[in-house]
Amino acid sequence: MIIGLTGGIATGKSTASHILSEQGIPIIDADLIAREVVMPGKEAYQKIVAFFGEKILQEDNTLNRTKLGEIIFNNAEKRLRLNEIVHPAVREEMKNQAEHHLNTGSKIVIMDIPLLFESKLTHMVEETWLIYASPEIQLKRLMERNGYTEEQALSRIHSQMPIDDKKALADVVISNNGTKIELEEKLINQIKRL
Ligand SMILES: CC(C)(COP(=O)(O)OP(=O)(O)OC[C@H]1O[C@@H](n2cnc3c(N)ncnc32)[C@H](O)[C@@H]1O)[C@@H](O)C(=O)NCCC(=O)NCCS
Ligand SMILES: Nc1ncnc2c1ncn2[C@@H]1O[C@H](COP(=O)(O)OP(=O)(O)OP(=O)(O)O)[C@@H](O)[C@H]1O
Repeated sequence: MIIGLTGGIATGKSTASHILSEQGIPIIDADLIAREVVMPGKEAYQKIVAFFGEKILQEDNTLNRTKLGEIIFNNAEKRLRLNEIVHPAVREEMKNQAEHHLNTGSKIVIMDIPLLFESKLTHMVEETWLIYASPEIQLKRLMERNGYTEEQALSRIHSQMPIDDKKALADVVISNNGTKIELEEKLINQIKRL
């Protein structure tokens, strides 16, 4: 069974994935794969440099993620272009990893996909879980975790489907407005249900 774990930026997907991983469940992390497929030498890397220019590179030729983020979280057209470059490679690697886990005895696999609904990837999973935090808590956690100003945080939040809209699309809504312990209890209950 493949579960699609999603949420909004900073609502707690990684925290939830970490808890589930401690329960022995394999996690396939789209953010992590999205970092790997843009390493120098990869096809997506070449396409990004060709489109955005060398100004988005650091001295060691790896991507300057802060710079690229400032561009794409403030420009929907450029964000779509980056998504078109990066997402196909991410999807392929996610599928490969899921196949590997299911072929080697795992009964449940979690795919942590921030843009599960935006990118219409629900066909890749059998059930969708939304890690939900209220817009106020989401903004506060994002500003604290990344040291962003309110403006920087909101530009990222507004690059995604509003978290309250995702609620209507998810099979299971797991509220993460409380403590991490409470989140852990809810996740363990979901695992027991399966
Ligand atoms: C723009 C980039 C370089 C900024 O890197 P940075 O290290 O600052 O952020 P990181 O990758 O850790 O992402 C943090 C969060 O931002 C959100 N986010 C990332 N990319 C996008 C996007 N294209 N649209 C909306 N939200 C996004 C997600 O919630 C993600 O969890 C990077 O996010 C990126 O390459 N994005 C495009 C690939 C992508 O869509 N990744 C997300 C899932 S595959
Ligand atoms: N229940 C909680 N109580 C307090 N802080 C929390 C809770 N859950 C998560 N956090 C904190 O909120 C921040 C965002 O959580 P996390 O990194 O798990 O979000 P995410 O959804 O994976 O974000 P991204 O979309 O950027 O990958 C982190 O600093 C995390 O420690």
